[in-house]
Amino acid sequence: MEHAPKAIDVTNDVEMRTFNFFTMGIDGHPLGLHLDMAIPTILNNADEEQQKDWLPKAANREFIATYAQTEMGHGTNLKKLETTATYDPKTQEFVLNSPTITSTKWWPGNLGKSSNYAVVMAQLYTQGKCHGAHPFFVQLRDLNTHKPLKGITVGDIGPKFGMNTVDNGFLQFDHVRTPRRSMFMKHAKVLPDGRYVPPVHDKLNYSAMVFIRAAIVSGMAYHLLVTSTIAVRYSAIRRQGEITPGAGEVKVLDYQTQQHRIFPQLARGLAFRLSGQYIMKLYTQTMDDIRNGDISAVPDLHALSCGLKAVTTHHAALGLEQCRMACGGHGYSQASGFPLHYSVAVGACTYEGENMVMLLQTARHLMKIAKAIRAGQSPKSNKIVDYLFHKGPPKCLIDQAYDTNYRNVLESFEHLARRQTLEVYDKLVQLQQQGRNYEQAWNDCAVELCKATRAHVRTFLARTFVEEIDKISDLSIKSVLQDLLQLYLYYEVTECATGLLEDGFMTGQQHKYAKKKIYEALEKIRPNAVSIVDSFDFQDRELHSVLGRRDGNVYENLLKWAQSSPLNKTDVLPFHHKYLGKMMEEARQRSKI
Ligand SMILES: CCCCC/C=C/C(=O)SCCNC(=O)CCNC(=O)[C@H](O)C(C)(C)COP(=O)(O)OP(=O)(O)OC[C@H]1O[C@@H](n2cnc3c(N)ncnc32)[C@H](O)[C@@H]1OP(=O)(O)O
Ligand SMILES: Cc1cc2nc3c(=O)[nH]c(=O)nc-3n(C[C@H](O)[C@H](O)[C@H](O)COP(=O)(O)OP(=O)(O)OC[C@H]3O[C@@H](n4cnc5c(N)ncnc54)[C@H](O)[C@@H]3O)c2cc1C
Repeated sequence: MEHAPKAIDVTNDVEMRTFNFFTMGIDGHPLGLHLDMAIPTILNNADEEQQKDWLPKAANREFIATYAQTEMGHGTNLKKLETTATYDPKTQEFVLNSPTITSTKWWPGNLGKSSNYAVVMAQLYTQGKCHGAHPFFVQLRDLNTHKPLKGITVGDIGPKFGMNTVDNGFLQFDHVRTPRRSMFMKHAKVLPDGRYVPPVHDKLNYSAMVFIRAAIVSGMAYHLLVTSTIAVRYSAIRRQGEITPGAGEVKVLDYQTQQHRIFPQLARGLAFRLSGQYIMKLYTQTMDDIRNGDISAVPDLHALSCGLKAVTTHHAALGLEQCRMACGGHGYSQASGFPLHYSVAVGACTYEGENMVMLLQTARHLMKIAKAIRAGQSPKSNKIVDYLFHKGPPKCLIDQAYDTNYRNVLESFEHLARRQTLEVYDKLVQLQQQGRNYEQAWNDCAVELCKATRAHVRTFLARTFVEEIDKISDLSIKSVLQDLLQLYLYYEVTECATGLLEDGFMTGQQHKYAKKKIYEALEKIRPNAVSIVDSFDFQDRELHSVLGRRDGNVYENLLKWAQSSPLNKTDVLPFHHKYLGKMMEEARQRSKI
């Protein structure tokens, strides 16, 4: 056919991702880890010669690879991974071994059944010394028979909370030999004689994790926007109760409580989307810098990606649940789509670094800044953290329109982040002065440290939202988005009100003002809500939801959906008379006696 669509270009990453997404759904598929982690690892950790060999084959799907780092006993604490890769200079091979049960690789996506290669993180031993966890590119299965190679035990870890279309797996090595050049050698190297050449930055091996943490931010935006689309559309169909007696039942979207439940999720989804774009650009820029020998942005990228990952996944999980509850009983049905979206989204609170651990990583960075501030140092022209060095207004000004672009609200978030950061830093110092060692003092401050990170991330998300909306030139679009921005900012003020009120920065009156601005924004958003979610242009096959159908024909399709349930194939279940029928029959007989 002359105008037939051209075939998918399997070497085009974006095309492949879109194709996989639409054809295989959102809960994962056999190529997920290959595309999301194995290829990024090859791109960022393989040297030129290795890339030449592996990358075209990977892009062309001549093999499927995964990222095997986590073990049964250790996921967070990478220093304690137990899998070993011991260099043997005689044969110029590494010997991979899993010395204990707890060293069994556990969780890697697509490891169980699909992958025939894996990026394996293992403790590197050479010349009798351990150099820490390093990545190796290891063949696991025969390319023809797909059987596990000698010395390799591999399988699926069983059903999970969700994402059961992904074969998360386990893996053990029994002294498996792999060539020296299967070690990723862009950064660290082992020379043929066994000498170890260290990397310029010892966390460059972790770049695939940084990539996914950055990507998760937009992923969470997607989940929130999808589920708020379902909730908004359904709430515009569902009628229940009256607001004006006798005027007929209203759409539940007209209830202020309903708007207050759903619209903030919509606003957060947009905020995450904009920050997701920012962090991805920062990631790409930093990887380019590393290629050119400049590693200076690595700590900033790490700190921001950890904090954003933790905050956005947590809020997405809470937001999805709000959307589900906002749809009442039908929200609990699989027909709503919520169980699928929820079970996929909440996995991200755990994978790529458990959220508390990620908040604490960002806090590490904040504590260094606090130390510099207390030492009287100047900021370093770093857009993300410089505000911490500056003194803002002594009192909250959110109720005073002294500036456009919400400078007064942003200053409130900045104040809280600055205060929280410096207070917890001072406590850390004080505890150490009282005799606690650093690690003990850190643990004693851990909850407050996490609060500092959240306040800092809130500031970043809000500032990015304000700046991006400001750039929009189409005034009608800008005006609608400004309503969502207003809601977002004042909702966040009320979310962190305890912190703002605690030191007397914000007054009770100003808190009331923030609430008033929220209710005002809800009212402005209500008439546009359905158009806003329609403008995202999600396809029905993405939503997986009878409630969120674009055509709004919810009730007819809910009935059809239920009728198509396997339980409804027959009017009477084939085993009815054997069990329940028999029980009732016997009971009736007994009562006759
Ligand atoms: C689409 C769905 C796909 C889902 C796929 C899921 C895949 C996975 O889940 S893969 C496995 C992911 N695993 C993790 O995320 C593990 C979490 N743990 C870690 O990342 C690290 O162990 C750590 C960050 C918690 C701590 O690292 P550690 O090596 O123990 O080092 P220190 O705490 O002593 O920190 C040393 C130093 O290094 C900095 N740093 C740590 N990570 C990075 C990094 N990725 N990039 C840059 N810098 C990093 C850390 O900040 C410290 O800096 P200083 O404060 O200057 O010492
Ligand atoms: C759906 C899914 C997919 C995954 N895919 C992959 C994959 O493809 N490849 C791969 O290698 N791994 C994968 N993982 C594993 C995942 O990366 C780890 O489970 C995750 O990093 C958390 O580590 P953990 O399981 O060791 O949790 P733990 O560290 O055991 O967490 C348990 C609790 O301890 C707390 N805790 C631990 N350390 C600290 C600390 N230092 N300070 C304060 N609190 C702490 C945590 O906050 C948490 O509350 C996946 C996991 C899931 C759920």
